[in-house]
Amino acid sequence: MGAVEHRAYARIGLLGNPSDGYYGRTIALAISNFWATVSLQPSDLLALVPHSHHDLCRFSSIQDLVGRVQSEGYYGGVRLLTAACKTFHSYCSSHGIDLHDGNFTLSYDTNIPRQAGLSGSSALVCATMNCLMDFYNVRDRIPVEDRPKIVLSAEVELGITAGLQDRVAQVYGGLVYMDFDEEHMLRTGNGIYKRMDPQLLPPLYVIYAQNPSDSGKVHSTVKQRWLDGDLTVRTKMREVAELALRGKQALLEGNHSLLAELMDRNFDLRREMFGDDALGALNIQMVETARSVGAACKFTGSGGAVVAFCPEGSVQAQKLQEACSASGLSIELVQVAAR
Ligand SMILES: Nc1ncnc2c1ncn2[C@@H]1O[C@H](COP(=O)(O)OP(=O)(O)O)[C@@H](O)[C@H]1O
Ligand SMILES: O=C(O)[C@H]1O[C@H](OP(=O)(O)O)[C@H](O)[C@@H](O)[C@@H]1O
Ligand SMILES: [Mg+2]
Repeated sequence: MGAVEHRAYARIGLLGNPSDGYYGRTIALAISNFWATVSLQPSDLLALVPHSHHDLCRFSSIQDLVGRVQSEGYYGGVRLLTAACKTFHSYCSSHGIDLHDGNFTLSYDTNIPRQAGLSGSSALVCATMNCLMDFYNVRDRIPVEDRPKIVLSAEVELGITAGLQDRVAQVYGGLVYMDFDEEHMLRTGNGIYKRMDPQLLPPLYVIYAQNPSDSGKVHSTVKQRWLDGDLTVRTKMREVAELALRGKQALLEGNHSLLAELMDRNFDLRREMFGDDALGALNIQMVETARSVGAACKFTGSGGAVVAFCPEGSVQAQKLQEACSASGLSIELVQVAAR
């Protein structure tokens, strides 16, 4: 096997997130607006190459170092590549899949806005897993439905709070409906994944801030409250999951006004559960900017980017673009990544 390269795309949680982490349901899509690339080259030793920018190893000055750590934190992508190798190896060991003795060098690049709720982290793991499946020639021994679980376990290994929906969208591509039914999850470790026709989607916009600096999600206690059986969180999270089920029907029927209503409800429920402090002022401002022109809007992931839909069409979309540029927010028309 020679050199290989794989790309994994950013994903948007369209409806139902974050209930994927709570035996819920979601609809998510992979988008070709942003992607991560991992390259594998056979080599004598096994090496993981730090990225010259993303791995925070080289700086123009001490001030530069401090500024970068303050805005991006201490970690880059190498730890994700390392964890991806480890969890890939452990999946293969526990499934009797032999790996040959060859070594390789992995390097990566990404243009997915960092820690923006667009699944930049799992894109790196997903692309690494694809390289490893080819290098070891074991793709046909790892069922597609198991792959998101391997990607997730790499992040769990690192203590990154994450659910399955990102990895499912990235492994399957396109638009996917996911049911994380508790009984099925406990039995198989997987959800039930159904591809949907991306043509069912109306034009969507992704809006993000260039320098998100909220650490809100770190302080959220929603998971613990849910585990403790807190009635409010349990009831609201169940409703979030229902939104995906209703949204699937709305998409199949072309009922876009209902889609808009469900997206808005999704954000409102997140806000009620997490509270404004945990969501962060900038994230709330992004949603409010979109809503100021009547667009429906919600988080793509846990914060940093939002997805907006203009039910009234192109004039409203134009107003949305203007409102975003007035607020210094970046906006792009969503392009669905083919599977
Ligand atoms: N663009 C990136 N470049 C390098 N590493 C990244 C990038 N985005 C995320 N990471 C790594 O993934 C970790 C978790 O990121 P996360 O908050 O899940 O972001 P996202 O919402 O993009 O998935 C980060 O601490 C960092 O180690
Ligand atoms: O909170 C969410 O909606 C999502 O948060 C994580 O995604 P991220 O892109 O890292 O913000 C998590 O991995 C997803 O499973 C959640 O749905
Ligand atoms: Mg992530």
